[in-house]
Amino acid sequence: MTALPLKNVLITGCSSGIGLAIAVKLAKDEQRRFKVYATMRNLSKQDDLVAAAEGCMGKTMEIKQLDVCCEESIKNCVSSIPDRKVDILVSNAGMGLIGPIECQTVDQMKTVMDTNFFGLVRLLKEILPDMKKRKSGHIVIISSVMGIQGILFNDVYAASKFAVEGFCESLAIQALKFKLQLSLIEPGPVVTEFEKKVYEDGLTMDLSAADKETAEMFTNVYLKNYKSIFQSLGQTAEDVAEHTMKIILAENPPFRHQTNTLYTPMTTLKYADPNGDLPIDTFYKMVFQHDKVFNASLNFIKLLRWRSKKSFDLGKPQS
Ligand SMILES: NC(=O)C1=CN([C@@H]2O[C@H](COP(=O)(O)OP(=O)(O)OC[C@H]3O[C@@H](n4cnc5c(N)ncnc54)[C@H](OP(=O)(O)O)[C@@H]3O)[C@@H](O)[C@H]2O)C=CC1
Ligand SMILES: CC1=C(/C=C/C(C)=C/C=C/C(C)=C/C=O)C(C)(C)CCC1
Repeated sequence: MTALPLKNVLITGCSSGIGLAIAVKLAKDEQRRFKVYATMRNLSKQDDLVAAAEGCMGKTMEIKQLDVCCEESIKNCVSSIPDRKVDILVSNAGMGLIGPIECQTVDQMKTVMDTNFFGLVRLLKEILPDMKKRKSGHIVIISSVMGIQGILFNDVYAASKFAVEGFCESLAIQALKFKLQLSLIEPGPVVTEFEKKVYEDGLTMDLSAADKETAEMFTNVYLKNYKSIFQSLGQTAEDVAEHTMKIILAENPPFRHQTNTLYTPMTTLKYADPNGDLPIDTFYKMVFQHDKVFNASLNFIKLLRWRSKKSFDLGKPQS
């Protein structure tokens, strides 16, 4: 029996979190269907990936430098891959930004757009022409539930993910003509470095440019609930990697895929009201009017997840 050719997968932002988990999951595929080019902007951050991918280095995985904000770095990376053949691109690199816009600089906002949106555009300008020539390829983008729906104090981050989604919706029509596939993966909260960085930046943010009511809302409503939301609704990076692998292996991959069933009641509100008021009113009520019910629900979910994890752990053989 002849082995199927390996699919070359290029993944961005593999120094931590979701990118690292996807790289490891694909490189450790028992059927060895993938050759993973795991990229990161700063190669000195590769230790966690190397440790997690034990046994795969130089076989099903290679680590390469790639900064999505630098065209030259993208060109060098793609040119170093045999025949520049990227069968699957996983555009994952990204960053968050929270807080009142009065307290953020336009330069900070531009960095978010440059990374989350133009980073994808730069990658595709380099990789899409080759895929079109070959009439094959799958572009997988780690978007977010915030590519569907804005969330309090995430104005610019949500805008960057909306930009990603609008761009991909347009491109997907052209891609069909070239037999290319595009899939947006839309996770809800995921417990990674992203969550920690964003929370710490929020805690140390200079709020003096905001009025008292806004500053209090950010600190006492948003930041106060932030950890609890991640503990109750949060997924692991490995969960998201598992969903991503299924989408990569699907015969007819969907254009959009949400990874978190606990979060879908929220995103469904968007499609339930063409006027767009329903999700905004619901979020408003959850935060400002029914916060006790909202917190009780989060605690209930936390308890259920803790209990199911506990019974799962008890079922495992002790090591
Ligand atoms: N965590 C969450 O709740 C959610 C995250 N997402 C999305 O998932 C993706 C991955 O985030 P996540 O794993 O959570 O967060 P992490 O912070 O753990 O990972 C982000 C990765 O992106 C890299 N990165 C940032 N800027 C650049 C750049 N200019 N060029 C190349 N790499 C870069 C980081 O590198 P470095 O280490 O050098 O900073 C890091 O490897 C992002 O697109 C994020 O928007 C979507 C939904 C929810
Ligand atoms: C659920 C919920 C909230 C917060 C949601 C959060 C914090 C989601 C984070 C998503 C992330 C981090 C996506 C990354 O791309 C609010 C607005 C407090 C109140 C209303 C209900």
